[in-house]
Amino acid sequence: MTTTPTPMTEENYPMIRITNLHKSFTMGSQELTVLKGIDLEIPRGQMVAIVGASGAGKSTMLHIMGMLDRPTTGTVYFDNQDLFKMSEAQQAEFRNRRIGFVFQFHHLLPEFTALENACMPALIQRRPIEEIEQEATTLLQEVGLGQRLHHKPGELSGGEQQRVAVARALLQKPDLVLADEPTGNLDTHTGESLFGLLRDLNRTRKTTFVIVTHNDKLSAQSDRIIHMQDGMIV
Ligand SMILES: Nc1ncnc2c1ncn2[C@@H]1O[C@H](COP(=O)(O)OP(=O)(O)OP(=O)(O)O)[C@@H](O)[C@H]1O
Repeated sequence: MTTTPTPMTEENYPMIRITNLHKSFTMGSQELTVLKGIDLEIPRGQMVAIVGASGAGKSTMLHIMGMLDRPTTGTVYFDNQDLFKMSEAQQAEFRNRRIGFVFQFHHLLPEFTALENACMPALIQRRPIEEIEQEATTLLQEVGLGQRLHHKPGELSGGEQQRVAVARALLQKPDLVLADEPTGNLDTHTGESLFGLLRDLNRTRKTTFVIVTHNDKLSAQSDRIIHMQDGMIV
């Protein structure tokens, strides 16, 4: 008897589906293979931690998921769309609308306030600025910065700056937030508090989070831990 495979519908396909992903960098005459055949599925709403030794390929994989870099071979599907079959313009549009980024170094613009920084990615949309500012204010309040809206990054603590970066990443209501060592530059207590914030946002907004971290205590609080070693998932 033959069985018919279940067709992929909007309800049952994973949000992210990575198949046989390889990434190599060419350094002079040498080729360095950093990702060596990654297969991974991430369902919508999951909070995933990626852990592994330095150089294992964690950031490279995160960058490819966010289309900040291209795979050498293999495919990445996001809601059944093959990301690397899109044109650059389509990728930019998709990235801006559906993916938020939080990095170890928050990359806030020093001459702009917390509110202005949080609004920044939304400003390219043709929407009234007042509407964007209202949403950013609500988000900054949600991340505990209601009293810091008009402070510039230099007038905020490291943890507060990172919260602004989280608000900025969430403003477009992305389906997926990619975070690369978001607590790496923070002291233990501030790092735990930021991770708690990400966990709350994941639960309340159902946003999917993929977080690269070296912190075992924090990764243990995720729904799932992916261990990478030498370019592979182990
Ligand atoms: N643009 C590049 N050109 C050449 N080699 C690169 C490039 N980017 C990364 N690499 C190499 O790929 C390997 C994996 O790097 P990656 O940043 O993905 O590791 P990681 O697991 O995130 O490490 P860490 O925990 O230290 O951030 C490293 O050996 C790195 O030197």
